[in-house]
Amino acid sequence: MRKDVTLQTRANAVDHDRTAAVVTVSDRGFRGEREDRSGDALEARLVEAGYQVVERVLVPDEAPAVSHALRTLSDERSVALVLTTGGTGVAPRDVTPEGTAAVLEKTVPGMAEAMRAASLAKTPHAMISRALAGIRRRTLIVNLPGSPKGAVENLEVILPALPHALAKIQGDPTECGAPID
Ligand SMILES: Nc1nc2c(c(=O)[nH]1)N[C@H]1C(S)=C(S)[C@@H](COP(=O)(O)OP(=O)(O)OC[C@H]3O[C@@H](n4cnc5c(N)ncnc54)[C@H](O)[C@@H]3O)O[C@H]1N2
Ligand SMILES: O=P(O)(O)OP(=O)(O)O
Repeated sequence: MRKDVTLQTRANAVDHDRTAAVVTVSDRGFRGEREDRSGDALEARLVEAGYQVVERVLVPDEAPAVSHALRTLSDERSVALVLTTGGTGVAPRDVTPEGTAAVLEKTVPGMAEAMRAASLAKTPHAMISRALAGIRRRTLIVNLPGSPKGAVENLEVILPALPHALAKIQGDPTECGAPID
């Protein structure tokens, strides 16, 4: 993985609706002072769930770096799902939501609300995650917390809704409420 915002393509032949990328936002990780266990855990869980992880990116806690990575993954790589991990809290350098908000065209507040609600049953610290979820072009972008455990716990909450959400974002015209014969 490159430790900058220049993205490296891992695969070209892809199933569009199931492509995913993981953006780790961490100063220590970027400086090489900590192994990216959160990115690794998210990639493993995504693969297990049937997603093709085509990009891994590591950026420092800087809003412009977060925005640049998200724009590139959406506009140039057309990745269907981008998960960020880290920098969602209230520490001075936690700016992932700001870097994300700058590139979102639509918000999907229900996803962030669902993650926080489920996480509150595990830890009161869940209420200080400022994570956002939203859409840029045909890409769903979701912020997850930084710890490996917190990141995967939050991903578990949204996994059941992802296939339908991604299909709709990609333009699936079928009616959600159509009767099944
Ligand atoms: N379902 C859960 N939700 C939340 C949890 C949780 O455990 N389960 N944790 C809550 C906490 S605590 C906070 S604070 C907020 C916001 O978290 P952040 O997004 O700001 O997380 P960071 O400060 O960036 O990281 C926290 C902590 O995690 C370790 N870390 C971070 N990045 C990595 C990495 N790439 N690899 C390994 N470990 C990493 C490190 O110890 C950091 O200090 O979220 C709540 N939600
Ligand atoms: O080095 P980071 O950015 O992962 O920060 P922290 O460990 O303080 O959350």
